[in-house]
Amino acid sequence: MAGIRISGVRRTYGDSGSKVHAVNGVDLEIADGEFIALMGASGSGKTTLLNLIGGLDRPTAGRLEVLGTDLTGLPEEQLAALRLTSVGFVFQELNLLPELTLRENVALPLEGAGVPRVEAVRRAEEALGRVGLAGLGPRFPDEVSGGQQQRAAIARAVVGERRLLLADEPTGALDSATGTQVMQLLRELCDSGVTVVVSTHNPANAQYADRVVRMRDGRIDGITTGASSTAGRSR
Ligand SMILES: Nc1ncnc2c1ncn2[C@@H]1O[C@H](COP(=O)(O)OP(=O)(O)OP(=O)(O)O)[C@@H](O)[C@H]1O
Repeated sequence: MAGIRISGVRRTYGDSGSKVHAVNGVDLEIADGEFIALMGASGSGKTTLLNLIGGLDRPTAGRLEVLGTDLTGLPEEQLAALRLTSVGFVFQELNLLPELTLRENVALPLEGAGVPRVEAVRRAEEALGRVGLAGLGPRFPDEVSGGQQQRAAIARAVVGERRLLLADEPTGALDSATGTQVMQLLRELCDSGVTVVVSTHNPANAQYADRVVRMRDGRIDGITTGASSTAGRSR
């Protein structure tokens, strides 16, 4: 069942003089198709945990299994291939490439994975449609709103067959109404089978999650069932 298994994972920065235990012994299983909200004060380890799950960083200790692959000791090229084909990232900053159109931005990971350009652009258009941006593919990022840019970034994160979406404060740069729309979109993608892990400071965002994982000082401080769990809402 577990799409993600995190066992005794630690990530320590610095040397013996000044060690920071950013993630300090985390155990968590996340099922395929689940929506997890990671909450906690600034510095509690949310970003570090997301980066570890996505293979952008490696644990100092512990074991991490993502989509059936044990990341522990996985060679860098295989980790890069997993990131390219299976994991999508969305960040707070709207980090589309400004010199590319929305559809070129969304097509990038596919082209990186060797999909021919015409096919990559076709699938990018499809992904843009999926996030409510049909017809905006030829526009450049500065020709659309911040919320639309974030939607395009989400399209880029899920384009192709990627089933895991990791989002670090995806609504942090958006006004609250636009942020709500982005959270609703993430919920819809989750309902269509994508596993979603979102870090957020905003308690209102917790309502979209199946489970809310609260972090404190690099550890899990508590897990609660979110308002969107099957127990809490009708699908
Ligand atoms: N590259 C690094 N080198 C040293 N310390 C780091 C590094 N990255 C993170 N840390 C430290 O690890 C701890 C956890 O940071 P992390 O960014 O994961 O927290 P966070 O919960 O995501 O915070 P925020 O909500 O502010 O983004 C913090 O004390 C931070 O200063």
